[in-house]
Amino acid sequence: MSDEEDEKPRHFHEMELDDRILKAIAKLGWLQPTMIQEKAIPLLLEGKDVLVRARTGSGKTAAFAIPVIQRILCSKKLATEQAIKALILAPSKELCHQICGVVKDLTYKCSREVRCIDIAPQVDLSVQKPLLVEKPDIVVGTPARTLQHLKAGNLNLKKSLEMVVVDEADLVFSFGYEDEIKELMGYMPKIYQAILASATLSNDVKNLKSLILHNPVTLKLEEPDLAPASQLTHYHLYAEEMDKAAILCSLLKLHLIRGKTIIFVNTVDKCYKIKLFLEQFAIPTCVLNSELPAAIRCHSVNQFNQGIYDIIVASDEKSLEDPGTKKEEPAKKSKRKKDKESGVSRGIDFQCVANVINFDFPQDTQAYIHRAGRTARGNNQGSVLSFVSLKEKQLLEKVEKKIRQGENDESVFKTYQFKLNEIEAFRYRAKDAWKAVTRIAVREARLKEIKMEIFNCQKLKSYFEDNPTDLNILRHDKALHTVKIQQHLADVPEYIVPPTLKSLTGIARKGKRKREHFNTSGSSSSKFEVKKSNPLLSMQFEGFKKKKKKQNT
Ligand SMILES: Nc1ncnc2c1ncn2[C@@H]1O[C@H](COP(=O)(O)OP(=O)(O)OP(=O)(O)O)[C@@H](O)[C@H]1O
Repeated sequence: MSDEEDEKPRHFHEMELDDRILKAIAKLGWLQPTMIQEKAIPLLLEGKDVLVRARTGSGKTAAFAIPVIQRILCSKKLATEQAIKALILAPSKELCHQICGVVKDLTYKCSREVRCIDIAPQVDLSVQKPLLVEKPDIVVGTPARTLQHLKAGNLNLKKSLEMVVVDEADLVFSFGYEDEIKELMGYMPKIYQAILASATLSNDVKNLKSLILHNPVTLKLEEPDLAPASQLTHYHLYAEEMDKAAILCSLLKLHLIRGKTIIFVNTVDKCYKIKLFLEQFAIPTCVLNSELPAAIRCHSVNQFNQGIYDIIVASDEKSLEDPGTKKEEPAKKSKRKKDKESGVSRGIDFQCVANVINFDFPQDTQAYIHRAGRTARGNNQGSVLSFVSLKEKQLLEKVEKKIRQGENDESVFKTYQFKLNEIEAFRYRAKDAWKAVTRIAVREARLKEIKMEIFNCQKLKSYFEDNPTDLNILRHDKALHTVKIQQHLADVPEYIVPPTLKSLTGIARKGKRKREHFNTSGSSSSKFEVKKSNPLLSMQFEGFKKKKKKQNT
């Protein structure tokens, strides 16, 4: 084979995959494997133990799911009785739910032959027991939950299990699962194929590797942690708390930010502070944090992925996310009940996210990478805008050093040009609205939301039972109303729009909707130049068109 041929990306149909898998891949619209899939799938089909290390959003889930499904389909030809063949472990409930979803997508043409269940939801063990008795081909769960079923005798892996996958392996120990994993090993058969998937090769991953893998191949792609600059743009803007709020609200009200957006903050309280702040400007958002019931978190992410919401405010509190934080020594003692098996920024596949906004700058470089990794996934474009206070300057430099790609010394972070003095009226309004969100209002909102979502959760359960195909009845972006809504804040009168943006936002044109002005087609060249010079206006957003379509239908 010539070098040129060697470099050509392989296609899925050249991997000797079952036709039913190929049809499912075609339905997903995946034209060719991602780099990690191209390398990992053939090795895994050969039956090797593999440690898969590739950047976040690079398609690791399908890299292990495709060979698992292929192997099950092959063994079905010979097998005489139904058995559990694969166990997929992941550190959070959301991830388990997501992995199960990917397996279901990939087996839509052979859903009778390959059955997969997710045992992560915290229902009574006896509820899941009948599902396990049927011996699904693939079981997905967190280590703790899987161990509970093994101990209860609901699950027996010794005889039939052929494959074990640990996804987000770098998180497994930091989520406090070290003991469970060690104990789980006692329930495994002597011989099985093992796969570890991880975005980093931390010491925890190395320890897991020696525990679980036998003579493994380490597949470590020499690539940066995040998508390249051609796909993912990083902006930063120096601002202090009050100005951050004013800028955020003007960006959203002036439609300078379009498409699906995740606003990241560092605490659960801040999630609600931002929600209540934006609520006053009639900007609906839904929140995502470790206090909400797991079913609701999964449902919110699903609905966001379907384009039902535009904005999620998510907190990735350090106590849960920091790989350095052990179970015994949480970063901050909190009386509030948090779900250990929750992960907001890690591994969750928020689809078609156009923007990540770091309202609070992440607390370390890993958190930045995981947040930024929620956009520009697969082959999509994305942007990250980080608000940075002066005291966070050093942290920004650290992140910059870590993610600087390649040889050139060019800064990764572009400065987002924003003239604060042009949004003086927004600042004035934002100041009032921010002050209105008192600690009491936040506390009430937090309680109200949790109560509402627990109620939703019960509704959701019976609803799912009756309508398994339709998930869209519950919205999670309703106003909480613990702050008095001032109607005038919802409107954007022409006089508060910066003169340079009037023609672009269309707010000057009475009675006309503004968004049409962002349509790239048919705009004059001068408009195009202005737009191009404004970094946020030059972003590409895919989610917006979809949403508009949905609203029109
Ligand atoms: N071959 C492909 N072509 C196009 N898109 C793909 C392909 N494979 C996966 N994707 C899409 O890429 C996105 C990211 O995939 P996935 O969640 O598996 O990444 P990951 O590497 O596991 O990321 P993380 O480390 O954050 O969990 C998903 O939306 C998935 O649908």
